[in-house]
Amino acid sequence: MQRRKTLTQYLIEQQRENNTIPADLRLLIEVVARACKAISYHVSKGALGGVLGSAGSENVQGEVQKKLDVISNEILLEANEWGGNLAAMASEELEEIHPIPSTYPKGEYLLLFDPLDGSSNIDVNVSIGTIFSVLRSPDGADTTAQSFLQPGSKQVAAGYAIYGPQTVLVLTTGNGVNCFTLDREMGSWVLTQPDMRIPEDTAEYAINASNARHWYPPVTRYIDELVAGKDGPRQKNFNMRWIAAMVTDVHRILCRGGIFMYPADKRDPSKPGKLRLMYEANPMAFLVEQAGGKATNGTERILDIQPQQIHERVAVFLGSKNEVERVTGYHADSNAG
Ligand SMILES: O=P(O)(O)OC[C@H]1O[C@](O)(COP(=O)(O)O)[C@@H](O)[C@@H]1O
Ligand SMILES: [Mg+2]
Ligand SMILES: [Mg+2]
Repeated sequence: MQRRKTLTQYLIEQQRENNTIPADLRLLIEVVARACKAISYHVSKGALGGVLGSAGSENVQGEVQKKLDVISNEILLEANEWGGNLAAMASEELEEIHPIPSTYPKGEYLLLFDPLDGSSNIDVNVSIGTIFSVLRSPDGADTTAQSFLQPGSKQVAAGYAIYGPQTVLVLTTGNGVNCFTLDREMGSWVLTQPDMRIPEDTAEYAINASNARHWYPPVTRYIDELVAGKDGPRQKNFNMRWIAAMVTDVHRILCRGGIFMYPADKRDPSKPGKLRLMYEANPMAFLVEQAGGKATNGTERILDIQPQQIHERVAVFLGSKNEVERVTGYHADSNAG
């Protein structure tokens, strides 16, 4: 019988044979993966575990927290507090950063996460996930919020877990993208899709079209052309998918290509789009680029953006290279005109 590689084996191989990750980063990833396993357990219990519905509180973004947002956040904080490899954490669900308490061993990495992405899907049993990003602290273990404000190109690891028909963990440490499926009986993550690649061309796009009246002209131009299909300038039909959980929309793109968009729009210029740069867009952009795709905010590469705040928002266009280049080019055309 052919044995498949587990996450642990894969990481040890990366550390020892390929020398691409240090031991402390390997251990950090293992702790995050263990926390995702625990979240998966709670998600799978649903109504039986009493985990559905609202927590009756709001997060820093003014969004109503679901019970699973809070549970997932606590699991990640607790698991990683004593992992020994971190200086501090930042989360969608926490206004301030969370330094590792002085009573615990500290490391020099920073962990950022969206503990539960796609919260509106929780109560209707549609796939949701956890997104994470790892940076090195420029200030060692003496970390402040400022230490986190590094462009996404500085990430040393990023990934996500999806709690869907299967629970999967998708990971990059800057050496390609690999997908591991949780074997519940064995309790291990098993490598099931090595070296994921995004095709350069696609006929599938994802955008929340209910916002169409608020879009800026380059987005309207691009989407109008896709919708016109064979009868329009693209002379090709496109299909649309929207899961309302970035994590799952991006997973589909890593599996079979496509373009995902959450543009800035005319409603509130202080909010460029809905998605958060540091724990949604950056990790996804790192994964997408590692799989041969592209990720921009319409004008520049997402991974080059210098963050000003941990919770800042950003417009997102990511996925199949040729489509992302086209819609980014439409932004350049409209700026030039
Ligand atoms: O369909 P909508 O409401 O426009 O927004 C969907 C987007 O909002 C998000 O769910 C935001 O994530 P959270 O659930 O972590 O707040 C994205 O994952 C998704 O792409
Ligand atoms: Mg999210
Ligand atoms: Mg969330």
